[in-house]
Amino acid sequence: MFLEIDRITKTFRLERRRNQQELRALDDISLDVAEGEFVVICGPSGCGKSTLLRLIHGLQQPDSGEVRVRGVPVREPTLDRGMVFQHHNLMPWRTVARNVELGLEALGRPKAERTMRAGEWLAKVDLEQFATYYPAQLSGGMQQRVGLARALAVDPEMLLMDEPFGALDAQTRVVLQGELERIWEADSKTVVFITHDIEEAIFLADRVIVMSARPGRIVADIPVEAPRPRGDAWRAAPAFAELKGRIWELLQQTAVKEPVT
Ligand SMILES: Nc1ncnc2c1ncn2[C@@H]1O[C@H](COP(=O)(O)OP(=O)(O)OP(=O)(O)O)[C@@H](O)[C@H]1O
Repeated sequence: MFLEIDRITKTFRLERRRNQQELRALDDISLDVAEGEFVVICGPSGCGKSTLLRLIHGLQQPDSGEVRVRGVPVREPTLDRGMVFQHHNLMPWRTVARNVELGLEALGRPKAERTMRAGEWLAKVDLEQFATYYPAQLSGGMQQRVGLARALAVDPEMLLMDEPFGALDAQTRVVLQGELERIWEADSKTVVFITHDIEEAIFLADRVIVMSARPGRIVADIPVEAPRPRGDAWRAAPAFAELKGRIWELLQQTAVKEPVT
């Protein structure tokens, strides 16, 4: 199996004056992801989705269990697992092209190759004309596309996306979902994508993983078998609405009812 998440748990210890509080974020999570698969994780706020993604990336380690890529335990972040966040983290003082070159620089690639690869990726995300702009001169959607190009320019084998379109308006979101599907199809990366948006999950995923409220557990693993490219016809299909209802129901059942004070 390409990516194996094998019975991981993660507890955070919070020091509060003299007493120590423990907060279990993830509880016994196991998940296998095949090479080239597009897996979307959905779950209530605070259920540990970002924590899970950080464990896959290697930014944090689980308390027990293991994350493996091609059978090798993940111990630290590498550029082979590209991260795209809700807030793009572009460097404001670098041009768009030089932001895309960042990972290639870290890999020590020569300038000519960096320029060529950045140009190719900016073309793939439709931003070639903005290569010499600075991030602040772009819209939110364009900035996210630069973030995507930057992650993909190093040719990672996996893309880890933490609500990458969460801060965008609905229309831009839909456009970028279509673009991501197109890029993913052409490049066949393995993607683990986090979202709160059920429609986004059903549009993009080969499988939707539904998590329970904290401590996060996997409560459903739902295949989405619609043919690709999906487009508006899939969004309007009865099967889409049916899946949406099913996932909504699962999320309602797993959500914690906050105590009224
Ligand atoms: N470094 C940390 N130290 C302490 N607690 C943490 C830390 N990181 C996350 N947590 C806690 O772990 C739980 C899960 O957080 P996480 O960010 O993974 O959830 P999430 O599902 O991604 O949430 P959201 O959808 O709101 O972004 C939360 O209760 C959070 O407060």
